[in-house]
Amino acid sequence: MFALLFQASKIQGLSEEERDHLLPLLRNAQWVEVVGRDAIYKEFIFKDFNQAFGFMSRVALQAEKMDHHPEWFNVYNKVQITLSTHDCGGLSQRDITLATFVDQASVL
Ligand SMILES: C[C@H](O)[C@H](O)[C@H]1CNC2=NC(N)=NC(=O)C2=N1
Repeated sequence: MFALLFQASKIQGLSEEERDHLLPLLRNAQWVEVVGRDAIYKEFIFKDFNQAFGFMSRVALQAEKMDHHPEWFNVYNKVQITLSTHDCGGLSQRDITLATFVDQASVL
């Protein structure tokens, strides 16, 4: 029973076909692939801390909704974000969805 529930909730990593399609789109949007790890990374620079933290607040609310959380680092106006899915040990569709949201939230 528990094994069944676990199986059902397991997140699938991206297939080769999905990667071939999605990674070029992400690169165009200035996301880079992390070396030595199946993850994507992007740095955002804002006018000041207030703008950076507003952005982080929007992302945080979305992350909670999605139950999918960024790894991030902030100093003043800079926010560095790494996305990966711990539950599958690499990139999944959730990272793509969150990356798209993050890009939109960064230009509000
Ligand atoms: C228990 C909880 O639902 C999981 O640990 C969620 C939470 N947020 C997560 N965030 C990310 N980035 N990857 C995950 O696999 C993940 N799993």
